[in-house]
Amino acid sequence: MTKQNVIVSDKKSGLNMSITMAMSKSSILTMTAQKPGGYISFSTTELLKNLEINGEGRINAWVESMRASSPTHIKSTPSLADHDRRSSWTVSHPSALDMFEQIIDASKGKQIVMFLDYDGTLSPIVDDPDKAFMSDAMRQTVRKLAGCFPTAIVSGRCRDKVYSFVRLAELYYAGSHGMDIKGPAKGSKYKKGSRAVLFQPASEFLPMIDEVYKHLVEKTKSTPGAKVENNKFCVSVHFRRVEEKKWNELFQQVKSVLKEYPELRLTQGRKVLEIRPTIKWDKGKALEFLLESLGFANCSDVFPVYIGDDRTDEDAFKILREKGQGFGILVSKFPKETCASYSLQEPDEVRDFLQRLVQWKRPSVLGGQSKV
Ligand SMILES: O=P(O)(O)OC[C@H]1O[C@H](O[C@H]2O[C@H](CO)[C@@H](O)[C@H](O)[C@H]2O)[C@H](O)[C@@H](O)[C@@H]1O
Repeated sequence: MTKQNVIVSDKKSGLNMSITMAMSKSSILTMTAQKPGGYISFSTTELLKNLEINGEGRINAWVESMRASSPTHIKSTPSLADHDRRSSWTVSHPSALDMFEQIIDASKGKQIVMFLDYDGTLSPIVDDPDKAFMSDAMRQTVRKLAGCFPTAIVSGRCRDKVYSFVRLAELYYAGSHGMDIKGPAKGSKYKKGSRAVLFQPASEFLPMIDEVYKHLVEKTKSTPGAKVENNKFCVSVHFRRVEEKKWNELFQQVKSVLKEYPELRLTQGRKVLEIRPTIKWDKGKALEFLLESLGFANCSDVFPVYIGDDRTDEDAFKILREKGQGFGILVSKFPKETCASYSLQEPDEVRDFLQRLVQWKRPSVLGGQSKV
């Protein structure tokens, strides 16, 4: 049995949907959609009913998934089963802080390369996406980290926007879910050769994304709280501030716009619907591209560490797992199905972990000892 992210095309509505499916050799067995406590599953019959037969069901599957990822659905008093799941998850995905020594041991003799997601990893999740500021303390830590290891920010946001939050010129940035990659303006001390890195595999979609952004703004303005964000090569429709009873309406609005754009697909993040080109490019591909740009293609002496909190980060975790190189760290307070090896609960813990890496590499930088 394997888990696969697949794009399901719904001919009736013209929508392309990205769904995680558990597959046997011959057939699709279950479809899963993420929720804070893990994944909700749909059987094959339900899946087909939802996707091909019942128009109402198709929408319900999406809205159900939107609902399941809502913190209002987190139980205030966890059951014994929740507790057991949490314990077994922490065994399979231990804290990267607790496992620090083992992690460092595994990296011995290899070049560590750091990949950091932004929202929910370097900055806490907040209601207003324009106010997702990173703390000065986190900025300082990331600056020191970049002095020790090649470091890249990999975000769903537009590259300029994420740069305006991070404001560190020495980093690599991969915006728009990896579809807009740029190296440090002054070149990098880690990179062999002096050619600047700039890669935009979805540039032909720019006019279409602009157009769909305008349509979405117009279409969703009747839904209070909805916010459409232009991320250059992709668009986000936020529903964090939309009343739950309006989610169905919002989804219908988005769907009605997207049916005119079969070249775009719809995925879901943390209280956000994401619209992006159907090209085979994601954060995992961006990670591979960056490793290659840094001169680490097909190298066994590189140790990539990717830290992220979102479903879109799974593409990068999966690449690392498949390559058997480095590892992924999922930032989450709740058990989730993930290809990451370790976990951290929140951005504060991410900072602690990054600080420990700096301290290990350059004991003098943080005034500590070189002990692991
Ligand atoms: O890849 P990331 O850097 O994690 O970006 C993913 C999306 O992050 C932002 O939205 C999320 O954070 C917001 C601020 O905390 C929050 O309000 C929203 O509910 C989250 O989904 C960003 O605004 C999106 O454009 C990114 O795609």
